[in-house]
Parts: sequence; structure tokens; C-alpha cells
Amino acid sequence: MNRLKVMVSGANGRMGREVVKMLKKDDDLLYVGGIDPIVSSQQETDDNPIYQRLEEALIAEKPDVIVDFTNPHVVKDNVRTAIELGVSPVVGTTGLTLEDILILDKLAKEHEIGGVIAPNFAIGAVLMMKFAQTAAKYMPNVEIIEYHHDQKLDAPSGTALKTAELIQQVRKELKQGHPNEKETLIGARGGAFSGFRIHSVRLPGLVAHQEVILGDLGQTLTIRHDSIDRESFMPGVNLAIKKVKSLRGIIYGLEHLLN
Ligand SMILES: NC(=O)C1=CN([C@@H]2O[C@H](COP(=O)(O)OP(=O)(O)OC[C@H]3O[C@@H](n4cnc5c(N)ncnc54)[C@H](O)[C@@H]3O)[C@@H](O)[C@H]2O)C=CC1
Ligand SMILES: O=C(O)C1=N[C@H](C(=O)O)C[C@H](O)C1
Repeated sequence: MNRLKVMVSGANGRMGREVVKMLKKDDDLLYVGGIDPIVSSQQETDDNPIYQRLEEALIAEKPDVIVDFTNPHVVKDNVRTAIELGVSPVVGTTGLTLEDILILDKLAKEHEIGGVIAPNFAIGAVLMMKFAQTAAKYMPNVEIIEYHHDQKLDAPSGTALKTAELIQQVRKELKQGHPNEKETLIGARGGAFSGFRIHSVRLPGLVAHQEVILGDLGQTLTIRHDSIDRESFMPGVNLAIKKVKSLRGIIYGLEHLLN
């Protein structure tokens, strides 16, 4: 049987290293190398090449799939390059706007390529988002608090934004809080999204966590998810790699790949 050839962009990063480990354990997948401008010590003992430039890597190794865990500044160009070279992208990197995703979807369809962009590959997080969406239909007063490690570049997290988008689809229009509310410390009420708020906490010791708190007369409901290890994302990444070649255009969110 032909094994799917996979490369990893951001191979020396926190998520990239975890993906490489997962690929090497799966007999149906063949890790053929990574891309990362930063050289790591681990690289010395790895037989697979690490390239500095994506285009050069894709032309040399001709992978079927490229997994991207890089950063919000480079991800859009990376996905564009992959699609133009006929390689299916599986993207965990956050920071793409809905407009970016529409542009990449159009490009992918023009090239008859499938792609997956998922702000969170952990099944528990996907369920947390779904549950929050269901709850917000009945309890429209809602706030999102996301907690991440202090090396994260983007705020709010991609997961918080996706949760907010899902809630927005079902929540009746409502501006929360007191109409005469005054922030005496700018930012104290968090970021405003369609009438409700998102708060971002950054601390060493955290991995990736989110609470969606809904309030109503005399009651609150808290829906919480914790990724305590980056292993939590790997089954979702693995599923996306195995399904992406059967898609056309970009799907946004792991939920679209689950039965
Ligand atoms: N969708 C999901 O389930 C998850 C998404 N993430 C997202 O993944 C991204 C990466 O997160 P981490 O691994 O924690 O970051 P990190 O900073 O540890 O790793 C990023 C790596 O990308 C490399 N890089 C930078 N520019 C590059 C380029 N042009 N080409 C190739 N590599 C490049 C860096 O040198 C670094 O090694 C973030 O956007 C984060 O929010 C993180 C965890 C789960
Ligand atoms: O940077 C991270 O670590 C994570 N990023 C993603 C996000 O922005 O939602 C997914 C997960 O929360 C971990």
C-alpha cells in the first residue's frame, strides 16, 4: 500500500515536534521532512531533512500533505504556496481571518485541492464549542475566557474566535452588561465580539484551556475544556491528514470531518 507522504512546516516548534512524533508512529503515513528556519539540537539525530524554505522543500520532496503549525504572520503565504504546488494543507496555525479562509478556499477549488484549517484539533475542544453554541441559543448572556501559555503570539486564541463565531450564528442580538458601563482600566472588560466579550489569559504553566460562561436569572452555566498535553491534538491532526486528499476546497473546523 502507498503511504501518504507528509511534511511538517514549523517542524521544530512545540506542535511541529509532536506532529513529527505522531507521524513516525503511524505505518500508513510517511514523514519525509520538515520546514523550519530555526535549527534545533534534536535535528542532528533525525534522518529526515529540515528545509528552511517551504517552496524548495515541496519541490524536492513532493509530499501529498503539508501540516502547518507555524505562526500567524506566515501561515497564509504557506497555504497559498502549498496549494499552488498541488500539496494539500492541514493547518493548525491560528490567526487566519474568515476573509483569508475564503480566499484560500477559492484558490484550492481552482487547483482542485482539498485543505483543512482547524483552530483546534482536540476532540474535547470541538465538543466544548458545540455545547457552547447549543447553550447560547437558550442563554444569550455569554462570555468566553481562554487561558494559554505565555509564548502564544495571537490573542484571542483561534479557538475562542471560532467559538464566538458559532455562538454568533445562534444567539439573539443583545448588547450585554450595563448600558452605562465605563471601563476605568482600558481592556478590563476584554475584547468585544458581536455584543459579548472574550478575555485572554497568558501564563507560564498553562497549555490551552477555555471556559464559556453563560448567565441567566439566578444561575450560571460553565462549559470548560483543558488541553493539558499537546498529545490531545494528535488524533485530530491524524484524521485530517488521512481525509484531506478526498476533499475539494478548504474546510474550516474539525467538526466537518467527524461523523
Ligand atoms: N489547531 C490546533 O489544534 C492548535 C493550534 N496551535 C497553533 O499552532 C501554531 C504554532 O504553535 P506552537 O507550535 O506552539 O508555536 P511554536 O512557536 O512553538 O512553533 C512554531 C514554529 O514555526 C517555525 N516557523 C516560523 N516561521 C516559519 C516559516 N515561515 N516556515 C516554517 N516554519 C516556520 C518557528 O521557527 C517555530 O519552530 C500557533 O498558531 C498556535 O496557535 C497550537 C496548538 C494546537
Ligand atoms: O497556541 C496554542 O497553544 C494553541 N492555539 C490554538 C488556538 O489559538 O486556539 C489551539 C489551542 O488552543 C492551543
